[in-house]
Amino acid sequence: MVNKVCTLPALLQKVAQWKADGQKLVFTNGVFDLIHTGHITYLAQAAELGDKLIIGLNSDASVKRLKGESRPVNHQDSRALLLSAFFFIDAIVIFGEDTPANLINAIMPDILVKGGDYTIENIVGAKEVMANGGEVKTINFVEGYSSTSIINKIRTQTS
Ligand SMILES: Nc1ncnc2c1ncn2[C@@H]1O[C@H](COP(=O)(O)OP(=O)(O)OP(=O)(O)O)[C@@H](O)[C@H]1O
Ligand SMILES: O=P(O)(O)O[C@@H]1O[C@H]([C@H](O)CO)[C@@H](O)[C@H](O)[C@@H]1O
Repeated sequence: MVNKVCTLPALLQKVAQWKADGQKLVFTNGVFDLIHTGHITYLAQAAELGDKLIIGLNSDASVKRLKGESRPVNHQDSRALLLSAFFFIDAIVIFGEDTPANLINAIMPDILVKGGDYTIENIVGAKEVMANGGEVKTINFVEGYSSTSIINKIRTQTS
């Protein structure tokens, strides 16, 4: 299987080549702890918006700061491997900050995407991408699906 999980320098080399080839780059980011229907539905739609789909994946340390010490359930390498198995994802890069602001500025995608649980106003990097002539989109939220709800359902059913 092609190794889609890149260091930032390696990803930026791919990005430069893709841009030189006129490819439309779509970027999204997240924790993707327990992959579910909502993730796949939105990621597949995000991929349709351009030629290459790049995922910024929160490191384990970043997730712990964002979602608490008990998270993530799946460590970063496992989360990255699962995402790389989807044909419509072209590259994954792990970032350790609280937000992907620096990553987005380095990649500067044509399209920045998040799920419908976000509004354009609260998407990190939206202003910068739009100032660069890019687009920012949200994709319909699939109700009833979240990693947290899966964890809670397991806890309830096994307690
Ligand atoms: N049900 C859903 N439908 C569409 N997009 C979703 C859904 N759940 C999450 N997303 C999107 O997936 C990306 C990753 O989100 P995240 O990993 O936080 O998912 P989550 O299920 O909400 O996790 P958690 O419950 O741990 O917060 C984000 O861009 C988010 O907008
Ligand atoms: O999986 P999540 O919680 O949707 O991902 C977070 O998204 C934040 C978002 O980009 C804010 O607009 C980001 O700041 C955070 O680091 C997580 O990736």
